[in-house]
Amino acid sequence: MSELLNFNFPPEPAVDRVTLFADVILPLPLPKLYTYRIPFEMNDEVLVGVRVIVQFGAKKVLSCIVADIHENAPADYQAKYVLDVLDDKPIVTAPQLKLFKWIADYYMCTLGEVINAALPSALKLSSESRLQLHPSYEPEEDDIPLATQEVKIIYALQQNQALTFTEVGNLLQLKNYHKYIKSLIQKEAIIIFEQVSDKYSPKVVKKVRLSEHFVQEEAMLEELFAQLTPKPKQLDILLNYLQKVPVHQDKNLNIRGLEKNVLTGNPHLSQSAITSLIRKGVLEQFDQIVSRFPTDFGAMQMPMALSEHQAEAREEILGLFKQKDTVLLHGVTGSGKTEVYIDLIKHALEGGGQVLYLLPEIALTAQIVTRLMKVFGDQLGVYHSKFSDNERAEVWQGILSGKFQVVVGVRSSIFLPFHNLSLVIIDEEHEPSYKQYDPAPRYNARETALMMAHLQGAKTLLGSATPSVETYHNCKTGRWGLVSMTKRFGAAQMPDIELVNTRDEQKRKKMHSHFSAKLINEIEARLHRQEQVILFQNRRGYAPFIACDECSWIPKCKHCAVSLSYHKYNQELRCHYCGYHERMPSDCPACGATTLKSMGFGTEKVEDELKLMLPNAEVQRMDLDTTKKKNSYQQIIADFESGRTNILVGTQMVTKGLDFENVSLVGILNADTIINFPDFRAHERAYQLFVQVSGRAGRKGKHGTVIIQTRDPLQSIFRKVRNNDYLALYEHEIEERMRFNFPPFVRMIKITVKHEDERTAENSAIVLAKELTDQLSKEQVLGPEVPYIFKIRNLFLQEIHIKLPRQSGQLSSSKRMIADTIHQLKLLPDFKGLRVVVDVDPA
Ligand SMILES: Nc1ncnc2c1ncn2[C@@H]1O[C@H](COP(=O)(O)OP(=O)(O)OP(=O)(O)O)[C@@H](O)[C@H]1O
Ligand SMILES: [Zn+2]
Repeated sequence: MSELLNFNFPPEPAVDRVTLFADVILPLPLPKLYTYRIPFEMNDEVLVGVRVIVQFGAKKVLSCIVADIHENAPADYQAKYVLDVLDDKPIVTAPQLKLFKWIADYYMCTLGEVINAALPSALKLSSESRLQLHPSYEPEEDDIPLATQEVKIIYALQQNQALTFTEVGNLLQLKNYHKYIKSLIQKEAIIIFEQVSDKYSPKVVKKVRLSEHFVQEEAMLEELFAQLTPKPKQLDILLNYLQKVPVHQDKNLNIRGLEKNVLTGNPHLSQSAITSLIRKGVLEQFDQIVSRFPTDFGAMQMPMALSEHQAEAREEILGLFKQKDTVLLHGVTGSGKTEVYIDLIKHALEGGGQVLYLLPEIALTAQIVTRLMKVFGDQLGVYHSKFSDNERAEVWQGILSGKFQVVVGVRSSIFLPFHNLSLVIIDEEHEPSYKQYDPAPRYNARETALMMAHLQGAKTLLGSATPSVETYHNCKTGRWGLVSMTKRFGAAQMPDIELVNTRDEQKRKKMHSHFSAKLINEIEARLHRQEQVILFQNRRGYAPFIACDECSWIPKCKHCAVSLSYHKYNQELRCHYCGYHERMPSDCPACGATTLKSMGFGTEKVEDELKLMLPNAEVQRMDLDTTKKKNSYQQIIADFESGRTNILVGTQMVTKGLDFENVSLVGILNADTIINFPDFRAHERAYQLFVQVSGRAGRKGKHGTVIIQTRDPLQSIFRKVRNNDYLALYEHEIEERMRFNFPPFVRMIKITVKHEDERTAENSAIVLAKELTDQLSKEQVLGPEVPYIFKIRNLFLQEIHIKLPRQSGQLSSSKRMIADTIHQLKLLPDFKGLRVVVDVDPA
């Protein structure tokens, strides 16, 4: 037959066969793209944006993204073949590739680093060597004795079938585990194999349904009943199925069937009878791929009707969008910006475009998602780091397939495969958490989202009660539109803000530990009225450090130049920079005294003391330590919303955009550490933080009070906060920035030089600064300087700050020059082992 076909249809003439090459992005920090040859038979399958498998180096097999296809063979090496194609359709879209290139250029990193951050790991392929038991290995009759570590590996392999090298390392908790692997191979107990696997697996449920002929013909079903009558257990199952899936009412219901575990999980039904029915072909088993996300949203709701102010703001925004691509909605806390966003999202969806709604913090998504689900149902995708990899891959695929038209997410959502965006919303646009510090790409999601919108012709709405100076400046100069809402929604008023001088209170012995008498009285009054309280302290843990009362010994991190923080609940001293931890000693290791005292205070101590002072109050804490688990944010927020908790204590997590109706008091326990931060943005940040946390009080009806504890109430910032006078802040700041040449008048780049050896770090930084100064100017290169924390993870640090003019041509040539200079520096033999981190627009 096939010969006949060949005879009738001769192969196409070879002239039509073009040799194509693919440039691919490997998920590695490599400076350039690699070119692979596409085998002819894959010419139609390899598309820009699909994943292909290639060999890289002698042993590695990797999956990578095709960035370009062309006919030019590489000049300096022989291209290897693409081994396989993984996707029928691109999983990275064309506008996404453009954006990724922009990120790599602008933030001075490689495309590989961008792809690595962008793709959920479930979409990245791994080729890792794996171990499995040797097929002929018989553990019972072994005569070669195994070391304890080897027994552990064998045991785990019996449980898991296969392990990667990394898994073995974790299992043994050892770095030099390779020798055990080698020994087991020699003993022929295990073998090694290479496996490329697609890690994303859809969620599948086992289902059963009635075989179709029983449904289509009633007579058949009746006969079945007759047949099963002598077998009551099987009959029971049939009846149970028909009760859950009433096919006599609607035959189509049978197609969806019933989850098998509804039957197998029922203790009154016989398991063996289920199996018999399946074996006899009465029931038929099948698998169904289901979504990992909820499909039941409760009753769908219409968006709330906008107030007059909100409707006005919306009209202004839409009007401005006709002339400008970007608009800032500057609305005071509680003015109802969220409802305006929802209205605009609806509008954008009706026009057929996609929408991205960015939020700075997972805690905030918990509240807003509930609200949006009710309006947008299963069109809404949610994306953040507390999701499992498979869930993230599912959102990614859902956007590609068109299932999700709106996505709410944090920073990393800017990597998602949108191709038809019409609106981007950046809520709380001033938030520093939009900036990624580590690892590369060190991007700012606000700037990146603006670029993404630009590339796809979408409009961007930024929102904040306390806009960043940069954003407001763009509005003032007319580049962006500005819309203001100056009143809270409904009858709610702005809260009263009172200052308590803790220095005076201390002298007058009016402080109970970290609480002024005023703050305690106010808390008690709220509890009495069944109202709620939020307390803010900008440090987690119990105390930032401990000290011996006798000899002044202070425990420090072994790897970093910081003191260890005390965490009381697990009696641990912990480094907040590298994670190093040790047990809290009972006496001073230096002098043996038993007088170790905790100094300063964090959220844990606030919680502890509240519980002692107010034993009847329910106190909960929200900080990094209490929100490690996947649903802990939701739980804490739900408990507070429902009134189960009376007082919520937290770090900056409690300050952002949260909306509770019953909170009438907010306390800021120690304002001073926030104001005295050594940074040109310190004043701006402090204002934002105070106004935002204050903004959680009195949002619905009840009058709100804010108490700020400080040792220096006369500082000018408090006047601005009390008067909610953003303009005063902006004008003061913009003048300073202009005078001292800071953003938005220049672009900053921070270069951190790191080395194990303190002198090498210092010397290399001096050389680098000199080289850069020669190419730029003295005014543009600041430093090197030893940062306040001069050693982290055993590396000594030096910092250089660079100020560049904003014109984009100059900016990119300067960046190239900086990258080159660093590259040259690292090649010098004196500076072996040097690491240099470049952070563009540091936060
Ligand atoms: N049109 C409306 N109808 C009914 N309730 C509304 C309406 N608009 C806003 N609200 C309510 O007013 C409160 C404040 O609104 P929202 O949380 O949107 O404020 P916001 O401007 O985002 O404040 P923040 O800057 O502090 O986050 C919410 O509880 C919200 O449900
Ligand atoms: Zn450390």
